[in-house]
Amino acid sequence: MKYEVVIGLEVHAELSTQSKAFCGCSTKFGAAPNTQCCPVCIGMPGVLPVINKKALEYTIKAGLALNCRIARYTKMDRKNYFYPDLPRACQISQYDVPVCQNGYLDIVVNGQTRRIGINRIHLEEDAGKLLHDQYADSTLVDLNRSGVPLIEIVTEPDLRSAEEAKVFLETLRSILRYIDVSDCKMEEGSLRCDVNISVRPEGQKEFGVRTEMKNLNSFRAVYRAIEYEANRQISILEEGGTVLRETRRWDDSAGKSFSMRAKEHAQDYRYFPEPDLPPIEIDDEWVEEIRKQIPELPAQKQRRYVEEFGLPEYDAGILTSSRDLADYFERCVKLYENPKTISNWLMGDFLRLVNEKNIEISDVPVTPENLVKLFKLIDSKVISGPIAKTVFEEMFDTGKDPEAIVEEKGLKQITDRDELVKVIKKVLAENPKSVEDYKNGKKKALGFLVGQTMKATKGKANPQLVNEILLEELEK
Ligand SMILES: Nc1ncnc2c1ncn2[C@@H]1O[C@H](COP(=O)(O)OP(=O)(O)OP(=O)(O)O)[C@@H](O)[C@H]1O
Ligand SMILES: [Mg+2]
Ligand SMILES: [Mg+2]
Repeated sequence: MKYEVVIGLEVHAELSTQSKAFCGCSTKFGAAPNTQCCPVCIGMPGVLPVINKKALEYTIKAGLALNCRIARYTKMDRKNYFYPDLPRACQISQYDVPVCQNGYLDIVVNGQTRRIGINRIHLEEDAGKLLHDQYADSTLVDLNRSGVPLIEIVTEPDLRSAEEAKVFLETLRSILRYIDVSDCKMEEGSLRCDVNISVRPEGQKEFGVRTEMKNLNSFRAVYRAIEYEANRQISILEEGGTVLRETRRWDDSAGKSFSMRAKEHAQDYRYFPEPDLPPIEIDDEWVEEIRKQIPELPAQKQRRYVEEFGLPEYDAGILTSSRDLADYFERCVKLYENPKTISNWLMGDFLRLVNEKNIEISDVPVTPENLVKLFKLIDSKVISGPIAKTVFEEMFDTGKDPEAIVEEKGLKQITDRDELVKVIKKVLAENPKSVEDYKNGKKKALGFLVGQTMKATKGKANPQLVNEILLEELEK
């Protein structure tokens, strides 16, 4: 029998506000443990939280970017549970009236557009962090993260494969970064994902029983967890068994999921309206103001790049995957008439070095002005293509002007015929075997001789001219 996999995601994104959701403490990542907390965010009795307007604004912004309906009346609720990283024993969250509802996100998988429903987006606070590794016999708690604003984005069960889930997360991350509400750094925990998954025989209308895996923190883990869990459920059904509704833990190093707790023992969160915070009214004017701040989003931008610059869909997709990269491209395109050349460099050496050196695009020291200068040096044949790559590497390290690098290192292309003839004569004299091979019809020997000439000139010879002169000399 064939089975269909059904997936729904709950994505938690930490908002990039300066201060926490209900107090003025800093949200900066990486500070010494417990140095960014106050009585409010560590849940002392008698304190009064005050909502961070920016956090609410970012939640609305995310909702608008994901085509949601924005509530005009909303409130915060208490979600009660006990865990050592939550000193107040309750989390301020939202229950029945989330800020955003009924949205969608279009994703493109294998060339096909799929519309994934967004059930809701609500605002809540993060918990602290438990550190288990320092001592064998005790666990430490760091409350710097406690009270950092989070949005939870809940999808409809519309995803149908690990691949779709991965593309959904990539597309979502790109949008959240474009609108600047979260840095979405999975390695710092600012984007985390719960995966709900069920399977059903193909053609069946009713959903199967779902399991949930919480807090996956890489796209790779999400992908592998879905593949594993789908297969596990299918095997159970094939053997005539039933899938249990349960929360499972994904162990990425083992590549397996393990049962944590059955849903029958699930927590009763005893939600009730947060008595310390008044209900919130959101007026049209504010929503419209926020809507105006939303920039052109990646999918629109990609379409525009294809139409306006004649770029292939693939190039446009990569260039618009991050707003910084797209901005960089657009600054170059204003200075240089050939968009495809720019795109090739950005997708090639530029992104290669960004990845190798593991830096942000905003920290790349090469200015668009200097990159375009490099193109012009190639166009005017001052330097050859291979030399341009070396020059670019140095620009990437030092931020220097390419003209200065070419000057300093004497990298100008040799286009002087007499000079090249001299070099080539020497190369031919040193490689009599290849010359003979060529004359005996082994045309491949020419390539070797071109290579030797380039080597002798340290890559600076003009390749066309080298070919031309070599042929002349060999015909003599
Ligand atoms: N049959 C199903 N198969 C796969 N996913 C499902 C199925 N039914 C619902 N889901 C998904 O499960 C998720 C439910 O998330 P939601 O936050 O509403 O509740 P929860 O998981 O029960 O509670 P909690 O927030 O405490 O984890 C949604 O992403 C939804 O799309
Ligand atoms: Mg949830
Ligand atoms: Mg859940």
